[in-house]
Amino acid sequence: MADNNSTRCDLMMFGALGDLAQRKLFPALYQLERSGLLDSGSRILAIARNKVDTAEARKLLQDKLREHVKPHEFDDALVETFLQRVDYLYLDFTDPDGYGALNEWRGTPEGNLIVYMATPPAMYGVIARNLKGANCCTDQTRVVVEKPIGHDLASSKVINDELGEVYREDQLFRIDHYLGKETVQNLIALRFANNLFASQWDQNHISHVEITVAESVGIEGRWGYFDKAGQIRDMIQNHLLQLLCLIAMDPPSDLSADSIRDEKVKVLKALREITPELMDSHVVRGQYTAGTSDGKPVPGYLGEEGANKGSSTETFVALKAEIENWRWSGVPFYIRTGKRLPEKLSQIIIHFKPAPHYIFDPDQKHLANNKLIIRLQPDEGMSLKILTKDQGLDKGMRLRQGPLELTFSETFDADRIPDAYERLLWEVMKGNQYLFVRRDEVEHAWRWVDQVIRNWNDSGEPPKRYAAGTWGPVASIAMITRDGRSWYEDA
Ligand SMILES: NC(=O)C1=CN([C@@H]2O[C@H](COP(=O)(O)OP(=O)(O)OC[C@H]3O[C@@H](n4cnc5c(N)ncnc54)[C@H](OP(=O)(O)O)[C@@H]3O)[C@@H](O)[C@H]2O)C=CC1
Ligand SMILES: O=C1O[C@H](COP(=O)(O)O)[C@@H](O)[C@H](O)[C@H]1O
Repeated sequence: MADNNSTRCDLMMFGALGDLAQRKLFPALYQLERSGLLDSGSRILAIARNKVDTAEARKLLQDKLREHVKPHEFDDALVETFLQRVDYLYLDFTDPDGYGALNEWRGTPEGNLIVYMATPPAMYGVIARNLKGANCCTDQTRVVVEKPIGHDLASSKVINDELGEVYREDQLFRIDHYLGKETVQNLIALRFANNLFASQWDQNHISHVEITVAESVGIEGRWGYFDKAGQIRDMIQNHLLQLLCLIAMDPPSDLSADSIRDEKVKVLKALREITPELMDSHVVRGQYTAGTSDGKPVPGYLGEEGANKGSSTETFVALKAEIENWRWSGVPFYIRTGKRLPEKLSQIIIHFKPAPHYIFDPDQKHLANNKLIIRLQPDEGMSLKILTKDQGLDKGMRLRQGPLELTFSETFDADRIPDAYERLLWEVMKGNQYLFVRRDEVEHAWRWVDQVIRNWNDSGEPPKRYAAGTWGPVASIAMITRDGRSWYEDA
């Protein structure tokens, strides 16, 4: 009999031998084992269509764990214990007759049932229907689905409807792995546990916000997926808009999933539409050409393995988003994300307005804005740039900008920051939905992103080129410079 408060579970992993499962999900489950968080009765059924038996599947998983877990965290005995929890089932997900085997594996249910669909989104509805047909789920079953939910608003509605025919919303755990990152969750603590910031968090005190999610990697052999998606669907529709929501939302009344999601949805609904007339001033779209990465030459996007030479898919997007409400009126959110940028770096910069009356050296006026730099990855932490008097008898009242620095690994002596998937799997086991995305969030995000894509398609304009290893097209710098600002560079 399932006890909703217990974390004991039977986890059915569909797509268990695919890239995501091997690279992220099994390593995360192993880390939960290492942390002692996996209930001793929890079991895992790895489901895929590779013709292997359980012993062979365990061997494959062991090899992949060795590849993806840091050597000092890989403990042979513990891996062995972990793999004893895993059974393997060969199944073509489209074959309804195969699903009876899932009930046989479960036997008399003892823990909560978690179904993880690490599969192409087209499979979500198929699996849900087949599980229902085989009476394999109850109304307590928790179902985890990966992003992207669809390709646009219309297709996401189809997927959500298909899932909704079988499961209630409170059974669905839609993953956006950025919400599982410790530093992203920390945005909630930063904003709502520190009155210092809470009282300064609006258009009276903030001039603009920057969000950068830069990757140094290219598309990593994922042409088939990426070329149909592009950076706007792959990153902006989900991760970047979630970050924007967490920065911009009003205080939720409590930490419950729906209180937080309600506030995020209000932000998404308040995003100003980017009409065709606004495209030139508000959106830059780029595609990398050959260049360097980590000092080595790398091909351009059109030179990647499997490339269609005529592709106009974007690998970089910079946007100026505006939120039409009282809190944020007149405060642009400049967001940018791209592949093959100079480094892997995710950070949010809150630029505060200068003091209302400036009395110092006019030549130093450009320094007089406090900035809060929130480093999401790597080197997780934050830094508040404040102004002080320069030291020394000869300096008069010259100003100097310096950081109040909080580097999590040093201050809190954290020996390791858990991967996002560890946190997310653990929350599913506990039945907490607050780090998962509700249907209306997904759909409002698509609605906003779809209009930009429509405008691109209507204009027929190709993406602007940028060399791999640079910060994107020059036009993305011009976009922010026109407003008298610049992308933050730590000096
Ligand atoms: N990989 C990543 O880094 C990320 C992935 N995602 C999402 O996660 C999901 C999984 O992605 P990923 O792991 O990369 O994809 P893969 O194609 O590597 O894995 C999907 C798995 O599902 C199996 N599968 C597909 N159709 C069937 C079927 N009819 N019957 C049985 N097995 C089937 C595939 O088997 P076969 O190999 O035989 O086709 C494969 O093992 C996708 O929704 C993706 O968008 C999200 C974020 C990042
Ligand atoms: O979802 C995705 O995210 C990764 C970036 O994630 P991160 O945790 O490494 O920042 C991105 O590379 C991938 O294209 C996208 O599908």
